[in-house]
Amino acid sequence: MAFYLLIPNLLTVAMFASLYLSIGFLAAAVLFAGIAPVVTLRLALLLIMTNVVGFCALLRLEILQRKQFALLHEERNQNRHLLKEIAHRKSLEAQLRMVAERDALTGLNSRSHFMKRAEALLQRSRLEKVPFSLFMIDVDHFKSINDTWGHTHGDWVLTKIAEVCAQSLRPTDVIGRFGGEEFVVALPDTSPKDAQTIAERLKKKVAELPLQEGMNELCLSVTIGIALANSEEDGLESLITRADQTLYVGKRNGRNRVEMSRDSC
Ligand SMILES: Nc1nc2c(ncn2[C@@H]2O[C@H](COP(=O)(O)OP(=O)(O)OP(=O)(O)O)[C@@H](O)[C@H]2O)c(=O)[nH]1
Repeated sequence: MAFYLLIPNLLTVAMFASLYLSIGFLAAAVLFAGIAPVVTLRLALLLIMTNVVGFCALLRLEILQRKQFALLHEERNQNRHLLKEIAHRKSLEAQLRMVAERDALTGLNSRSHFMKRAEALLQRSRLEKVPFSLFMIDVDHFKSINDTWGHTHGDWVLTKIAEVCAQSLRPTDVIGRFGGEEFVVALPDTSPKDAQTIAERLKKKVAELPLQEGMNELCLSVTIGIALANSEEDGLESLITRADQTLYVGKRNGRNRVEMSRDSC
């Protein structure tokens, strides 16, 4: 019986060892102790019984261990599967966020994401009582760029202008593609004078952009309308409207210009 307990994982080994010892013990008892046949029979029955009990107990233990191992194996597989599923969902979430927050062509903030970020910046500027400027930037004669060189070149121009904006503005400024060939920039902690300087620099950089082959005749330019948040009631929407109106003043005044909203001066 002790073998079944001492060698719990090797049923056949334990069984043979126990049987060998029981038979040896019985033979030794008969040969050297000269016990009576009835006692021998009783001893044999006792040994058989202990062997059967030990064998059954160990068999059951082994079956339980196998089941436990199978369950553990299944659990590990499920965990692995779950981890894969979590990683997949995370990547899907990131992709969805990317689609919702980024403009597919330029990689800038989408209009809705820009509004969210700019609103937060505007609130913060108000709390900190610092000036807040907003640019509306529109590519001049963009329709004729598309018509002359095709939409692929038009798209390329938009991408390059987005790059210029991202490179020449501060990391704290938020740039978005407002739609079509129109961009919007929120500039926290920027006075009207600084805004004018930054916009002029941006306009100049766009004009200096190296163009694709065959586009040499193109004079690429943008018109920029600037509005400054000047009162507690001035929300982001009305600020955008003012910047947009100012932009169209610039368009009427001949394009390729920076125009400052009159109530921002
Ligand atoms: N290639 C390309 N063109 C676009 C995209 N979105 C809008 N457009 C085009 O941009 C052009 C905008 O034209 P308009 O609104 O007339 O403006 P414009 O020709 O730039 O004229 P002004 O703004 O007055 O200087 C339209 O022809 C649109 O089809 C885009 O993602 N890619």
